[in-house]
Amino acid sequence: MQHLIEKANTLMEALPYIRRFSGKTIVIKYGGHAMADEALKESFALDVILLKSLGINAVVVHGGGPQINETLKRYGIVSEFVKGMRVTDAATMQVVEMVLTGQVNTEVVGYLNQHGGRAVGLSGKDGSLLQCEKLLQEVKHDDGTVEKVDIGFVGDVVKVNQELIQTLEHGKFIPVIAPVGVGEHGESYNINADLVAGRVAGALRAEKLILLTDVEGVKDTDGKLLSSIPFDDVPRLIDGKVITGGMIPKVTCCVDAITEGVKKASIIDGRVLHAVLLEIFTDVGVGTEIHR
Ligand SMILES: Nc1ncnc2c1ncn2[C@@H]1O[C@H](COP(=O)(O)OP(=O)(O)O)[C@@H](O)[C@H]1O
Ligand SMILES: CC(=O)N[C@@H](CCC(=O)OP(=O)(O)O)C(=O)O
Repeated sequence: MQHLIEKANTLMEALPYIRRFSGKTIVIKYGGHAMADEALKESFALDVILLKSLGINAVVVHGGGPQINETLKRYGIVSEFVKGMRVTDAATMQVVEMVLTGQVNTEVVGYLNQHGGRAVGLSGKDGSLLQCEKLLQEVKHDDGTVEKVDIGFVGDVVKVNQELIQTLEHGKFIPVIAPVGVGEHGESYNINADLVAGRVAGALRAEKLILLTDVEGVKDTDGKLLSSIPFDDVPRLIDGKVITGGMIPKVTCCVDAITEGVKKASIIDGRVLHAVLLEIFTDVGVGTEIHR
């Protein structure tokens, strides 16, 4: 009997969170590293379906960096990153679009639907969902000067067609978005998936933005987890090289999303089963929260 009471207590712990988030939007960025095995993919799909069943509007933005790397390697294309963004020439862009929209997106949609969800896959080109302009990556040199570097077909989102997402939400569908955008002349752009998640969350004024990654959260130089970071500390942590590489777009997009009105942004460990449920429905929370 005791274990049944404990189960009931666990459900009761979720009640205030269900009340708080029901009818609201939560944007979840599902990073390529969090798709490591079948159990993780299944647990992610079930978490999202549970949210949807509770009346929470879950919007999924997926990555696929490791999957792109694997295919580029097969084609013998070498790629490099500038502050967490892939330098994308025309040949790389073809592979990026093929892997993100043709492989990863259909796989994520497949998992969700197979487990009883009503997922719809979209790239940023569908319904002009993610309208882009070329992103020039800012690199700060040791002498303090800032250079804007051209890294090819890499986009920044200038407009999100939120009407399309809201139409799907009203139809009880789960939008699953691949981070490929469209430029003014119909050209494709590779967009960092964290950036897309932040912009989508901002446009929808989401209640929460969750980024799933392959570490416990943001760590300081001693490797200690920083469970909460005030958003105006972020530039100092980047300039001081505490936050580097792929973590830079994550914290930056959290800051941008919060500035646009998103209530809370968290970076959590996507290698943990049911990471999304633990973050949303328990008192402890996991990972790093970026806040005002
Ligand atoms: N301060 C930091 N705390 C945690 N991870 C960091 C930090 N700075 C850089 N990183 C790196 O960022 C990586 C996460 O970014 P990335 O590999 O792009 O993940 P994802 O594929 O989930 O988007 C971590 O695996 C880690 O190597
Ligand atoms: C411009 C840029 O860097 N785009 C990313 C898009 C995929 C992505 O962001 O995937 P993860 O979230 O799994 O890292 C890339 O080419 O890898």
